[in-house]
Amino acid sequence: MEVYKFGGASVKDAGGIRNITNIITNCKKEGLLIVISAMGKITNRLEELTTAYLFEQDDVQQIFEEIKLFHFNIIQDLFPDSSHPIYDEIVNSFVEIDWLLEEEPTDAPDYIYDQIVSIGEIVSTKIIAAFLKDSGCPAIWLDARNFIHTDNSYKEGQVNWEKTGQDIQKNLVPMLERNIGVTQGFIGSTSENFTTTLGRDGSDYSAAIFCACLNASALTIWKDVPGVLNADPKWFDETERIPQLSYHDAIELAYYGATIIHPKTIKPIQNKNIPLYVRSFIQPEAEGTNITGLKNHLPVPSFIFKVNQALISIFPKDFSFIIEENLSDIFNLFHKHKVKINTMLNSAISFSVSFDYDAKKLDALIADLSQQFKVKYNTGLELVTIRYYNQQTIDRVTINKNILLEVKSRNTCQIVMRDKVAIE
Ligand SMILES: Nc1ncnc2c1ncn2[C@@H]1O[C@H](COP(=O)(O)OP(=O)(O)O)[C@@H](O)[C@H]1O
Ligand SMILES: N[C@@H](CC(=O)OP(=O)(O)O)C(=O)O
Repeated sequence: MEVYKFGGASVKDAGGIRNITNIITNCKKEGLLIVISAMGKITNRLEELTTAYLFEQDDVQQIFEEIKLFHFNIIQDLFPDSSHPIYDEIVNSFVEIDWLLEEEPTDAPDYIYDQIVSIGEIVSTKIIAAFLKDSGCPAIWLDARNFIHTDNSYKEGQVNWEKTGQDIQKNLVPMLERNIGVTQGFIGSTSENFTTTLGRDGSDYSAAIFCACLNASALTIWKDVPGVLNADPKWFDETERIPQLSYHDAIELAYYGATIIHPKTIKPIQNKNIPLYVRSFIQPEAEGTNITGLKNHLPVPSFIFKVNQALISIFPKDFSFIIEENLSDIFNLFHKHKVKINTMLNSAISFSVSFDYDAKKLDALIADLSQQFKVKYNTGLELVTIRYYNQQTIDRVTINKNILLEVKSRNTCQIVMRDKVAIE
């Protein structure tokens, strides 16, 4: 049993779907489960639609029509016969959104979000399963919500591993014996059968859940890059592919923000010692990266950039020390406002934290912190994390930058900085 995961970038248009069909039909494995995300950037568009509906904006129908048109253009390209049953199937999937939009937005926003946004994965998998079948592949469409069970935390469903494992073993394993299963990433369902999502970019995590519960022999994540590189090629000109990576380094890179793999992906597969292969859907025959229980550490320094960072520094109002009690109050407020800390550093009378900038969260957090502490903040910053750093690598990334915060552990260095010109 093996699991493949294809993300939005691999199925952004009809050409992409033809390409992944070639990859799948060339491997022709029975006992293969394929986990697929929404096409291209459709999740972002469905988020826009949700916001427009919740705030009763005028452009609700226009956004919805554009989303439908995007999918129907792809269907027309893949299935020239307009009487193909896929046309009705997709119309029916979108009707679920139609019904919702007809009502006043009185339900909880996170619940509404999940019911709308999940349709991206439903339609992409229906289209791809139908195309695979027409291409002679023994594909069956499977509803991930019958297997991935979560609690009621909409937008951030927490997996019920016991129930998920039981259903996958009992119901999914037999289905994969003679078929190639096509299912959705990113979505699950509550015990009352309402759809949940697992958090943005959560399809890699879905693939890892399926893999662990199937006791699969491998997970392959197909990307638009040749494998895991030592930096995101969008930010760095010279990158190197890392042929072998340990679970430990992979989870550290993902945790610090390397968007190539969702951070929650590694634990389930590491726990079952399942290898994770990251390969290119553009050059499917190329080697990629193998992530395993290897003991060696990364052969080259790796860089992770995050832009749009906020940095806040928190001081007790009476010049007293930052002690455990203050820290616990501070952490509780970060937790309350759902602000995820990227870096932190404390001194005798200050505690500094960087995190992804979100205007609303920042204002609310500062308002709460200011009741007990003096707070200073900066926005528009960059955070670079270097795993296996040395002075040369630090110098390389800090040219023409002002450093606001630098935190070093034995293997990892994090620097919060901004362009020198920005303050002159
Ligand atoms: N260390 C890294 N190695 C390779 N790619 C990286 C790395 N860090 C970030 N990326 C980015 O991850 C992208 C692939 O992830 P993403 O677009 O989320 O794929 P998907 O559509 O499959 O979810 C690449 O295009 C690349 O810009
Ligand atoms: N479609 C979801 C889930 C996901 O993981 O997508 P992708 O594999 O394209 O990153 C999202 O964009 O958040």
